[in-house]
Amino acid sequence: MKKILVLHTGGTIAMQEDEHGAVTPNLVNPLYSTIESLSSIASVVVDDYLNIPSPHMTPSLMVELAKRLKERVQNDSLDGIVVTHGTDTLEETAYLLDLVLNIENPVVVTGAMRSSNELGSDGPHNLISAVKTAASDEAYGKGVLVVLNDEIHTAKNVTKTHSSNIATFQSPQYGPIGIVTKRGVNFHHTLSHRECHPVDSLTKKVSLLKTYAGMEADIVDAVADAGINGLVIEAFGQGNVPPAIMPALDRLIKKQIPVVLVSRCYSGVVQDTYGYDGGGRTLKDLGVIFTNGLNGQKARLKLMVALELTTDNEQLQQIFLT
Ligand SMILES: NC(=O)C[C@H](N)C(=O)O
Repeated sequence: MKKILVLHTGGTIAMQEDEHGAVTPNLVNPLYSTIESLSSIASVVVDDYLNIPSPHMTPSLMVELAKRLKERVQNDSLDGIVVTHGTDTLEETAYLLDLVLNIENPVVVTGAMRSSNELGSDGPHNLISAVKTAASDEAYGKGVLVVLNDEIHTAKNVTKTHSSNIATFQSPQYGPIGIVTKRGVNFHHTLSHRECHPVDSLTKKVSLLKTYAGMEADIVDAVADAGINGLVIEAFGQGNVPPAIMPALDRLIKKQIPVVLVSRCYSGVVQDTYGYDGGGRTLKDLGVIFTNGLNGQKARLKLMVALELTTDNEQLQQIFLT
């Protein structure tokens, strides 16, 4: 039987609703009864590591979590890991773990949209599905996976798409790479490329700004004055920005502060298609770094990781090609 670590970090999956309808953290993790029912699937060990709402999660905590998981895999001869997490920043933690953890064992992140005592609570079912996935041979070497609502997604492509629906986690453009059924786990896709940068701290400050019609330069200047080491811009469409912010972006790049471009669209990649002022081609000419389908919050984490390795714009561009 496989040995699986279930490590809790908090989130709605560990919360309950009070008599006034407020959902708050519990002192005792409500998943304990579910853990007992897992004995037919795996030999489960539990680590009550954190109990925080996921809006309280930070990149530093994510890196510490990665270290903890690595230690536990090395010392406890684990076959796989399940991390329970709040859904608001789940995709960020899953992606950061995917970027920095150089282990082949399955790591599966799960959570819930309804707290433990709400009707139709999805936490126990998601936990069972996550443990089934972490205990499956096929999950080896697939990087960090996100399992909720009977679907298996890659950390790289998954995103939270609905504020309350239990089918919130989707991989726009790509879909899930597998499903969890009553009988087991079926994978139907694999990622064509996995990348790993095993940094053990994140020391750089990277901000994320979303473009909007009529955006002015002062917001970019204000962020630049806040002592950032890098900036991610969520651009329009294929990667275009309002012309008013071009001089501000140029100033950042001239100061060796990298600017990374993602699209504010739900699907698709950014490209140097448009040659008008603020268009992708003019951004490329400035030295802006283009991404390949990452969303803003993940590109920000990737830039934080990449800046631990290099500040050279060409090398950063290479890192963002994948
Ligand atoms: N469904 C959830 O887990 C949302 C919650 N606010 C959290 O991320 O901690």
